[in-house]
Amino acid sequence: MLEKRTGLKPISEAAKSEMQNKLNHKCKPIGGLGKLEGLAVKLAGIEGTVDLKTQKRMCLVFAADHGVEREGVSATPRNVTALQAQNMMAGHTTVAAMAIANHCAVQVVDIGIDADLNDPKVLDRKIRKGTTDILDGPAMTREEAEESIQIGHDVAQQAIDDGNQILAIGELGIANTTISSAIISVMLNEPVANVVGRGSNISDKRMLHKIDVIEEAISKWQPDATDPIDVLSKVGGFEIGGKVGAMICAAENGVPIIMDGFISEAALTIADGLYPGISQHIIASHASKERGTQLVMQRYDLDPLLELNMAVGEGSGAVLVLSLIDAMQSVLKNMNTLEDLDVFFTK
Ligand SMILES: O=C(O)c1ccc[n+]([C@@H]2O[C@H](COP(=O)([O-])O)[C@@H](O)[C@H]2O)c1
Ligand SMILES: Cc1cc2nc[nH]c2cc1C
Repeated sequence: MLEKRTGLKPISEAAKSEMQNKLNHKCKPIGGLGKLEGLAVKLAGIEGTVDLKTQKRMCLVFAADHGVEREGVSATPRNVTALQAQNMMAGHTTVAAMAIANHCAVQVVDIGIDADLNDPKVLDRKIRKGTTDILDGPAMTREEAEESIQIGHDVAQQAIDDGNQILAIGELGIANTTISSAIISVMLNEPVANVVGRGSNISDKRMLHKIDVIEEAISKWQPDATDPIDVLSKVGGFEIGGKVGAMICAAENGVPIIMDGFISEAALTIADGLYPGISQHIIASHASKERGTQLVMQRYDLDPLLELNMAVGEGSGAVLVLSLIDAMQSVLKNMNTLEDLDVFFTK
């Protein structure tokens, strides 16, 4: 299915320079809005216009469980994935609350939760009830890995067809920082200990165990970093495949997609393996507290907008960036130009 894709929409260098030029003429010091200028320029390049379309937005939250949770790698019980999926659609989780503040719709996609939710608000695209424990076998089959990407692609395409102009991606999945660390370690060829963090707040002892579990799984299944689907299937998760598909779909459509924390970083390594350069189409929202974040950002030349020491996931960091985008839309619409006020610089 991946071979049939048409390719990513090219980034418009003309729209990027036009946006930078527009910002340079606003009545403020040149470059005075710092990274916010880079944000507006990037959005223009992705959308191919300086008339940014950002009003209708949706956060897609891919939710799934992980067999490796049974190895005691998380501080949190497995049932929190299902619990929070429903709680989220009722409007009460971190991302749900922050999305309200940022005028953003939220859609939870059950791509592999280990429960029968029967909740009409949760989109049911379940592949199966959680992946295989990576100490017992590969997390999923190659076909399931491809299916997870296809589901993410389909859901994002539907959101775009429904008129959403900007997407944010989040996730729910107890133990998915273990899985994300495994993917990042393999894709970046970094020692496991350099990327593993405390996830949902584990002790030193559990963190050492988490590293051992990941190292054992990698040594057992030998995921091939030159074949991203192989890595996703052997040490991945359904929600990570969903994020990969959503990233690819957004980039094909010229729709900006805002990534969230560590789990999005793992998805990015897979998406970039499939489509080198895809990070140019993706907005990095915040620097997750997880250890490997800096390594991923450096590798893909990304500079997260926010540094808030957050470790919630769900898309919470991604939706916060919408407020920065709204601020830049207001700058573009309401600010005077230097010419309006006859201000001329002499450097
Ligand atoms: O997004 C992040 O950077 C992030 C960092 C730590 C934890 N999380 C969230 O917490 C859960 C995973 O933590 P853990 O310890 O169970 O691997 C999962 O539901 C994530 O959404 C998310
Ligand atoms: C309570 C809780 C909420 C979450 N949301 C996403 N991951 C989570 C992990 C925990 C522990």
